[in-house]
Amino acid sequence: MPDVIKLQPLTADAFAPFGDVMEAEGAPDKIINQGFCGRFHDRAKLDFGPDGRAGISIFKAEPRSLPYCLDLVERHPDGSQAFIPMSMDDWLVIVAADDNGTPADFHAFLAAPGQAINFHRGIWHGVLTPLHAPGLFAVIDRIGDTPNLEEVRLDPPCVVQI
Ligand SMILES: NC(=O)N[C@@H](O)C(=O)O
Ligand code: NI
Repeated sequence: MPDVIKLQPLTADAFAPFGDVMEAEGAPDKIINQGFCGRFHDRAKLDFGPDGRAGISIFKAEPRSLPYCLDLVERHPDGSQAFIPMSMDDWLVIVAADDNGTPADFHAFLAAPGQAINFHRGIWHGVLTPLHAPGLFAVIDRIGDTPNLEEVRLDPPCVVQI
């Protein structure tokens, strides 16, 4: 019987052990552009290591559906990775703690429209998982000479559901 991971709402507090949640909620940190813009300033801990550099990529990912079969998790040992949706749709964020190099204690979050995340370095996570087309995201992560990718296949897979 596969393990079931129950979806929970994405909040900064719940996600704090794994990374940052970025969203335009509450009062902005700064009002700029002659008062026409609120700046929610410096909301993520970016980390590209001593030998890497920041890169911005655009991901166009196939939408998935619930219940979601999670059969692969990965992590980036050399840097952080931010997912910033380019559409106002909800989407899935899946993370796990590390137990001596093995992902354990999975958490699945339903990101609300407008919520973005930044995985901290080395955090086990599911790959980018939109729930609606077109699945367009800006991704800010480390560009460097190392593979910066560890993958683990889950056998049996887990099931993410409401
Ligand atoms: N591999 C890649 O560029 N993307 C993954 O890291 C991911 O988390 O989706
Ligand atoms: Ni990743």
